Amino acid sequence: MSSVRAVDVKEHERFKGVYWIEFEDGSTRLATRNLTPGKRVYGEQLINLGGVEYRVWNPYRSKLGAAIMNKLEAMPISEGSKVLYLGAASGTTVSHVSDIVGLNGLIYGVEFSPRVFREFMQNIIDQGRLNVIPILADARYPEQYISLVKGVDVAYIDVAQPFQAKILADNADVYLVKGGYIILVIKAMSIDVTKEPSETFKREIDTIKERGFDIINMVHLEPYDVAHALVVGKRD
Ligand SMILES: C[S@@+](CC[C@H](N)C(=O)[O-])C[C@H]1O[C@@H](n2cnc3c(N)ncnc32)[C@H](O)[C@@H]1O
Repeated sequence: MSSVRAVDVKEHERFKGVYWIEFEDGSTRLATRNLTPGKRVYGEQLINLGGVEYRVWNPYRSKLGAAIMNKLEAMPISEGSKVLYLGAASGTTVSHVSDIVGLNGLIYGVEFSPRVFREFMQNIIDQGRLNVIPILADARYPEQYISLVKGVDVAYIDVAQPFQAKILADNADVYLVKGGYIILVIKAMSIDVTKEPSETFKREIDTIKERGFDIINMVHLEPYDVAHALVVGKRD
């Protein structure tokens, strides 16, 4: 944890609800405004400036954070967004998305490992994050949560499994509103260790295009995550 004093905060040039904290040594860090002041999620630094508490967003722990650090141009999650998040794990990235969408937004966080889900659920309860609905289910079978999830503006996937693009498109077919966005995290090594990352990225992107999405933006996540990319798509 840094002992250098935070001196200023500025909203991100493109993304509402995402901030740059400036420190007295001239360094800057990404952050979101803490929806549940006083509560940490993954040991991140809490910063108070002007009577507001921010949580530093660690790009080594969150691929969406890494993508923003790597100059992502389009980030369709903002205040009030409804998000279907597949592969919630214990809720690290979900917590920053929860800060961004605020209490007018909602996140359906799907996780299929019962052990990890328990941790996710406990974190959400301990922090009192009222805009997150944890769902224990397998994202490969979107109909498993049809009674819980309503139309969403953004479908996000980070399950680090083969056929992620297909799983995401299958969920989008059921839950994404017309004109909605997808965010696909591609972990090349998890999908096929025998192929070069670029080949895997191309295959996953081709799947997304075949399913009717336009690619809006793609960024690689080095140095925060090796052989990872994050893709934003849209379907009208
Ligand atoms: C790389 S981690 C996600 C990290 C998380 N997105 C973050 O940034 O905080 C992948 C997670 O997806 C979960 N997962 C894998 N396959 C899944 C599936 N078919 N349905 C739901 N969750 C799945 C794993 O149990 C694991 O917790």
